[in-house]
Amino acid sequence: MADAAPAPAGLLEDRLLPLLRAVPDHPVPGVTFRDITPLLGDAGALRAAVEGMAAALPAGTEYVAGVEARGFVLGAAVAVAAGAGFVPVRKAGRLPREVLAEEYALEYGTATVELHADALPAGARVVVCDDVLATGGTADAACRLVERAGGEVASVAFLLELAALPGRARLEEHGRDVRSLLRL
Ligand SMILES: O=P(O)(O)OC[C@H]1O[C@H](OP(=O)(O)OP(=O)(O)O)[C@H](O)[C@@H]1O
Ligand SMILES: Nc1ncnc2[nH]cnc12
Repeated sequence: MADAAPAPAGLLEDRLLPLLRAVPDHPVPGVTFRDITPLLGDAGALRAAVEGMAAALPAGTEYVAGVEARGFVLGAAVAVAAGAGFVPVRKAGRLPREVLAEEYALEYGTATVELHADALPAGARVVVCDDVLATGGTADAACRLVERAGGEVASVAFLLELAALPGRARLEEHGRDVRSLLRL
């Protein structure tokens, strides 16, 4: 963890939001893709984002479950900053041992995520982590995986919430505690 206190939310937004680039019609027409790579490439912004997300984790978080692929980058860094372990939630067919699988719908298409069946000890306090909350389908599926593996979903953490889309409502309907560092 950093030795300095986290920056106030308004300052964080001023610093980080300009580093999220809007890409029209990617990957399909009608979708405005929010590209986080400029933020990842800026050392100070990356650190501020990771520390901000880590500071928002519920007390007693034992594991961060990051969703492939961009949830790996942030999730692993947040886990280190918070003193938690990291558990990968991967796209179908990538994990080498026995898996649990959940299918979900995306803003653009469908996909399946998987988790090693023995990834978590019973009752582990887990935060599901991803870069962007859009429709909520991915995070919803990741939460189901964590629970099927015996974990408890303490919260769901995002770098960026797309407020015009129903992701937060969907997750909250399922009883999830949603924590996003930035909103657009
Ligand atoms: O809230 P949702 O509508 O489910 O969308 C959010 C998900 O979409 C993006 O991942 P994507 O599937 O594009 O994969 P990537 O991280 O491998 O690029 C993003 O990183 C989230 O995982
Ligand atoms: N509009 C978007 N921008 C970036 N990542 C996304 N994942 C789902 N929708 C997205």
